[in-house]
Amino acid sequence: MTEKLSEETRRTVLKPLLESGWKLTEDRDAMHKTFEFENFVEAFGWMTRVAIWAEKWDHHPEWDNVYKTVNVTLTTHDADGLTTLDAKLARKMDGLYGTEKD
Ligand SMILES: C[C@H](O)[C@H](O)[C@H]1CNC2=NC(N)=NC(=O)C2=N1
Repeated sequence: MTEKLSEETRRTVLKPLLESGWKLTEDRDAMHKTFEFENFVEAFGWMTRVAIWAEKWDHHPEWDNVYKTVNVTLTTHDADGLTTLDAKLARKMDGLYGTEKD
């Protein structure tokens, strides 16, 4: 099982993510971000691409979609908090979001 991030690691691993718009959730050890798209098809297309990686890594987001907005929360249920898997999935989400804006 993946270990919860230590205080030291979370400073280095989470820093770039917090700078790219991820925020720590207040009531639990998780992080969240809202992604805005041009329209529903762009939003759902991105979710589909993310879903393929999530399944491959057996690490799944908590998310909801309303029209062109996707709200995402990442945490590792098995570890009851943030792990490197959450950082990895967050980076993948940011990457796929970036390339679709081109
Ligand atoms: C049994 C299965 O491996 C686990 O439930 C996996 C699946 N996906 C998961 N996703 C997330 N975000 N956290 C988990 O702890 C987790 N565990």
